[in-house]
Amino acid sequence: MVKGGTSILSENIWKDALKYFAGGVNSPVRAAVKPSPFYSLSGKGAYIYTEDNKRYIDYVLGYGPLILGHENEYVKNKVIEQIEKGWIFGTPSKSEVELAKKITSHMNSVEKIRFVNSGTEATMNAIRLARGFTKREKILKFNGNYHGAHDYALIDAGSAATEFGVPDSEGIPKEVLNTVVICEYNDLNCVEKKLKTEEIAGVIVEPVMGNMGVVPPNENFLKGLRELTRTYNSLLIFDEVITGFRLSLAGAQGYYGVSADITTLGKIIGGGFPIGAIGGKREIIDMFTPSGKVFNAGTFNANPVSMTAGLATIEVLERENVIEKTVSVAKSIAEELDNIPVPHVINRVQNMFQIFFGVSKVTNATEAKKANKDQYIKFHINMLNNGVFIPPSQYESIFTSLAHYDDYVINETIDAIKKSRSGI
Ligand SMILES: Cc1ncc(COP(=O)(O)O)c(C=O)c1O
Ligand SMILES: N[C@H](C=O)CCC(=O)O
Repeated sequence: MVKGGTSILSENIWKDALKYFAGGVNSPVRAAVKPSPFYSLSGKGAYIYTEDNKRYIDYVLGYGPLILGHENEYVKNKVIEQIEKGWIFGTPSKSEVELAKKITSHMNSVEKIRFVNSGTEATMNAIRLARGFTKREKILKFNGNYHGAHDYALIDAGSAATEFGVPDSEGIPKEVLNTVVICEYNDLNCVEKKLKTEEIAGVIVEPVMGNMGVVPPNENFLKGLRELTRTYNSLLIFDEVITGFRLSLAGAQGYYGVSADITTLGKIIGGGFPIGAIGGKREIIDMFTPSGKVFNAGTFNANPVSMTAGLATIEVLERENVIEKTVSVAKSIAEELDNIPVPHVINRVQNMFQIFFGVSKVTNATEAKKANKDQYIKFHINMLNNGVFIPPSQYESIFTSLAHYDDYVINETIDAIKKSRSGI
C-alpha cells in the first residue's frame, strides 16, 4: 500500500468514465479532484484505499455521513443482520419507528418525521410543507447556502454549484425563480426587509454554512432569524443535513440553543446509506399525506438498511463520546493548518472546518468567493501527494470522524500539512 502519489489505474478508469458520464462523474464535485479523480476500492477507519493500491487519510468522509469513519464494525454488523432478513418490503418496518424515536429523543423541535432518500428530497419537501402550511409561496434562502439539487434550491447555491460556476442552474423556470428571495448569510437587516415586504412561507438556512467552505453564523444571526420568522408568521427551516448529529446530538439547534419549525436531516442519520428526513412540530408534519394534503411518497422511503445503519450510528455516537473526540481532532488539525506561512483564515465550528487563503475573514458567500481558490487547489494536490484527502473544492468542508481520534492518524496528517505548505 502506497501513501498518496499518482494513480495510473484510476486514470484509465477515468478515461472510460468520461465516455459514459457527463464530465466523467455522477455528482460534479467528484470531478474536482486534481489532476483526475482516484477510484476508491475500500475504506477502513480513517483511510480510503484506491484501485491503484494507494492509501489516503480521508477528511471528506463521503461529504459528511461517515462520522464514525469507514466500515465501522458495529454499524457493519447491524447492516449485515438487516440484509440477511431483507432490504425492501414496501411495508413499514420496525427500524423506521426506532430511528424516529431516537432522533426525536435528541431534537426537541422534532416531534414527528417523514423519511425520504436524500437531503435534496428532504429540503424539497420541507419547502412544499412550508408553503402548504402557511398558504404562501415565497421562500427566502441565503447566498451560498446549498440545499441539494432541486429547482427551489439552485439559486445562488454553494457547493459544486459555485465550484462549477452554476450557482443559478439553467433549466429552472422563471416562475420558480420568482418564488425564491435571496439574502446574504448573516445579514438580518435584509431578512427583516424581505419578510416585511414579501409574503414569505419559510426561511431556509444552513445553521452553519458547510457548502461555501465553513462559515459560522454571527452571534445573533440564528436567534434573530427565529424572532423575525415568528414576528412575520413565516416558518424557520433549519437545513441540518450536514450539522444534524455532527455539531451535537441535538444538531446545530442544540449547539446554538435555537429551535426551528422544520428541520431537514440526511447524511449521518443514514450511517452512510441514502437517507433524508423532514422533521418538525406535530401539526406541521401531519400535513404530509396520508394525514394531510401536502403530497410526499417514495418507493425507497424509510428503507430498512438506511434505518438500521442510521440507528446503529446514533447508538455509537451516544455511547462513545464521539462528537467530543471528533472536535478534539479537528482542533489539532486546524491548529496545524494555522501554522501555514501564507495569509489565510480558518473557520471552524466543532468538527467541521475549512481554510481560506488570501483573505482575513469569511462571514458570507461573497467573502468566501474572494479567497484564493488556486492556492487552495495547490494545497489540495500537495496533501493528496502526501497521502491526505481533503475536499477538492474550496466550497466544501473538512470533516473529522471517530476513526481519526488516533495519534498515528493525527501525526501523519500533521506531517502531511508540514510537507504540503511549500509551493502554495
Ligand atoms: C446542507 C445540505 N442540504 C442538502 C444537501 C443535499 O443532500 P443530498 O446530497 O443527500 O441530496 C446537502 C448535500 O448534498 C447539504 O450539504
Ligand atoms: N457539498 C455537497 C453536500 O454536502 C457534496 C455532495 C455532492 O455534491 O456530491
